[in-house]
Amino acid sequence: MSVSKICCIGAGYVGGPTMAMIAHKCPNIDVKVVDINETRIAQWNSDTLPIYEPGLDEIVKGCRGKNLTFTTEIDAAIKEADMIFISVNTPTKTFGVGAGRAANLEYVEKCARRIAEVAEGHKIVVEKSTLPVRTAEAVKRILSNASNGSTFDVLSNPEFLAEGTAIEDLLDPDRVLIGGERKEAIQELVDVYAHWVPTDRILTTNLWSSELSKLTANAFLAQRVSSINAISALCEATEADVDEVAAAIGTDSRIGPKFLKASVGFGGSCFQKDILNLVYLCEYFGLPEVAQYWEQVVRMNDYQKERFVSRMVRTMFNTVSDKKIAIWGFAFKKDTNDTRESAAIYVVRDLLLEKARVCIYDPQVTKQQVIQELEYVLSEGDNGISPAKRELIDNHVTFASSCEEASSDAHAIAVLTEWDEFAEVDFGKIHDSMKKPAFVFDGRNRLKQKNLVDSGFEYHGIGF
Ligand SMILES: NC(=O)C1=CN([C@@H]2O[C@H](COP(=O)(O)OP(=O)(O)OC[C@H]3O[C@@H](n4cnc5c(N)ncnc54)[C@H](O)[C@@H]3O)[C@@H](O)[C@H]2O)C=CC1
Ligand SMILES: O=C(O)[C@H]1O[C@H](OP(=O)(O)OP(=O)(O)OC[C@H]2O[C@@H](n3ccc(=O)[nH]c3=O)[C@H](O)[C@@H]2O)[C@H](O)[C@@H](O)[C@@H]1O
Repeated sequence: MSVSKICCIGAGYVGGPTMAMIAHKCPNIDVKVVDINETRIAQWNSDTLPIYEPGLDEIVKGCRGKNLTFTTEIDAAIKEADMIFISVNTPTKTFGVGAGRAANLEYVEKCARRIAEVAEGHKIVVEKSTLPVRTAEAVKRILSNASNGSTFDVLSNPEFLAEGTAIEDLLDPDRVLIGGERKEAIQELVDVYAHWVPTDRILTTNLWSSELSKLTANAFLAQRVSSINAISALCEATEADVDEVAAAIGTDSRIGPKFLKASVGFGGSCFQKDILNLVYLCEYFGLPEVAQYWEQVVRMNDYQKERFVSRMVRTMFNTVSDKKIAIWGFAFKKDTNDTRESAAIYVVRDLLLEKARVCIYDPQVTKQQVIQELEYVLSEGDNGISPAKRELIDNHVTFASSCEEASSDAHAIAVLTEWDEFAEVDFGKIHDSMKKPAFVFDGRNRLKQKNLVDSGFEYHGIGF
């Protein structure tokens, strides 16, 4: 039997692009992406998709209405599918046992219960969400109580795409990982990917290795960023240059050149949450030394963000109060509109607490999204946001529609996302429009220091 109908529960940053790619590469498979969020489904069915991702529009618009459907009719899609992906969010728990560390598995469990309730016949259930190792055990137990006597295989197929390059990553993945128990079920999923991925890049393992490999991959990637960021602090104290150090060590083929870009700190919805989840798991399994080892990666990242703001304040004569600061970029990396856990949130928060006035420009992030992030980060638990903090958002945050507009009359520019367009502006003109001395704090080391210094700026990058 080969798969002819797929249902994916969760139309987010992973469910949307991955299912669009399967529909694009497998014209004989009917793919339905379902979600409880009506607005999100309406956006997937509109001209403006809910996610900005280079190349995504073409693929979605090419398959939509043919073999790719976005719908809120969850039960019907579960019933007719041979294979059901669970691709819902697994955020860090904010309450109860494991708060601040453990993954909140509420949404995954609800999906498993829904499948158990409405499925008929045999289904292959695929964990696409990032999950703690041994989650499949719980999923299998829930499914074993199915209302209609249905039977199930459970597979783990974690996703490794990065935002901003999702389509490239899906088209040409380093590997596809499939964990499972029954060979025939694993093969069904291998056959789907084999439509476009060379079979030697489709790895199969047991369920638990697959679940744990995803958390481990993210932990290793984040660890590289924290490692180079730790060295960036030492570079600033010693006149070494972190980009030179990264290039020098990256030529060692055992280390490799990728993921060694020092920055204001890593962001995104997953690195921090997945490492904290790993830390929680290690503690749960009685391995406190291992937990502490990984926790340090997140601590170093927090330190990097704090250090960036302290350096700004110190350099600007120990006060930024009432000074206008242009914020270039709010997304957690370029080529995405995603702001989840973006370093910019914390940098802007700390600048606001120093009473600076910030003017934000990001080519893809909406004003409403920035305000939501700031309200959340400035809130005090269940008490919400205090009048003093509300005043900071209302009176100290403005928005611009270009780098030039954000920087006009500003004391400093803080570059927080590496958008390509930031390197292409007329720095001479921008310098002329700013207060002097005009500072640039480049949290991404993407602007050319020499050009900026030639234009009259006082330039401060990361790690030199
Ligand atoms: N964002 C990324 O680049 C990557 C994320 N992941 C993992 O993939 C998973 C999904 O992440 P994102 O797509 O970013 O999340 P997301 O928050 O963008 O999307 C999740 C969607 O699931 C929906 N949902 C939640 N409960 C539901 C239910 N019971 N029934 C139907 N729909 C439901 C939500 O409404 C939401 O639209 C997470 O576990 C994440 O760790 C893995 C690789 C990359
Ligand atoms: O599980 C996930 O969600 C995904 O997490 C990351 O992807 P993503 O967070 O989208 O983007 P990355 O390119 O990994 O960047 C993460 C953060 O690290 C920062 N970073 C990255 C690389 C680097 O050298 N320096 C650096 O500061 C980026 O600016 C960004 O803020 C992983 O790269 C994906 O493989 C994984 O699937």
